[in-house]
Amino acid sequence: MTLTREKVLIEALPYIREFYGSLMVIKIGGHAMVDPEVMDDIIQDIVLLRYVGIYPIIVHGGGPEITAKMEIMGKKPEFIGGLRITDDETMEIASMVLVGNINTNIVSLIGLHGGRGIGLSGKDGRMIIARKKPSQRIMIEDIEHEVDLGWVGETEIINPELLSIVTEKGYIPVISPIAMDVRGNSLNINADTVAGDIAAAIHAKKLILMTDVPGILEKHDDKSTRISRIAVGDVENLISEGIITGGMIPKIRSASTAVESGVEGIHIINGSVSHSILLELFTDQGIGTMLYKKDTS
Ligand SMILES: Nc1ncnc2c1ncn2[C@@H]1O[C@H](COP(=O)(O)OP(=O)(O)O)[C@@H](O)[C@H]1O
Ligand SMILES: CC(=O)N[C@@H](CCC(=O)OP(=O)(O)O)C(=O)O
Repeated sequence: MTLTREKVLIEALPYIREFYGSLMVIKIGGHAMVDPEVMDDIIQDIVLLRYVGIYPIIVHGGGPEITAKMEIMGKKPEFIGGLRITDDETMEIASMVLVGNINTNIVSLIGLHGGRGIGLSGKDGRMIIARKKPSQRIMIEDIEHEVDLGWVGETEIINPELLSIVTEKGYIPVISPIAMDVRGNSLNINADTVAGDIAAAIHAKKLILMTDVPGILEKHDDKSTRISRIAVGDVENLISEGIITGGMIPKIRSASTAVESGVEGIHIINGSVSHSILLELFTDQGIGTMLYKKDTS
């Protein structure tokens, strides 16, 4: 059924009222960014959120773009559990692509749409203090191997002060998932992880993870198998059963962290659908996969 224009606006009103004044973390995945038209729609939606009194905070990825740059430079990208093995050179490439390129492009687009973006990485204002992620155990032909991921980080502390300062002044922060450890080493953190940790630290109202699939699918190649709701308690089973794999693993784990920390609404949605943020937030039709905590009381 197609709604008339006025009905669409009326349907949005209770949501706008509910979300007015709230913080929302929106993670834009590298796959959702590949198409410039899609990216333009996403940023337009985010600027609109700011104009209706919501405080959006963008965390961006750029996995495919880092991979492309590595390949141009003759390096072979390798991933364990969705995390990129990051040697010295890869760390430099990741910073260049994420901080130097993608971040500034997003800030420019926000400006073009009449918003005020401010580019940050986890290093700014010591926003994210990270530590090197421990080696990962993986099985190869039934033999356990320990793999050092290199300069891959995990969050130790989030200092949200800088985010409060800039959001209160009306800016839209745009965060690259690069941080440093206490010794000043740069670390590459998965962008979903950063988004989940920030959402948890600032008690965001919502965490929206935008990717290139309609949500979590039971069968990867069949869009009609979307799981619309997943309880946090079922996440590890879905991973061990091989239903959730690759880049979706850090995404769903970060979503779980956020749910456990009290973030009310966590949605994994398809960024390539035009204006998917507006559909998710302001209409009765939920899209994507929502994560929730089973009420045990
Ligand atoms: N159960 C699943 N349902 C949907 N996608 C999945 C699933 N398991 C793994 N994936 C993969 O996860 C990808 C999204 O993660 P990722 O590549 O890291 O995207 P992004 O760059 O948006 O963060 C999908 O394109 C898909 O290939
Ligand atoms: C450690 C690690 O894997 N870091 C990621 C950071 C970018 C990212 O997460 O990008 P997407 O959201 O597009 O996947 C990487 O190097 O690809």
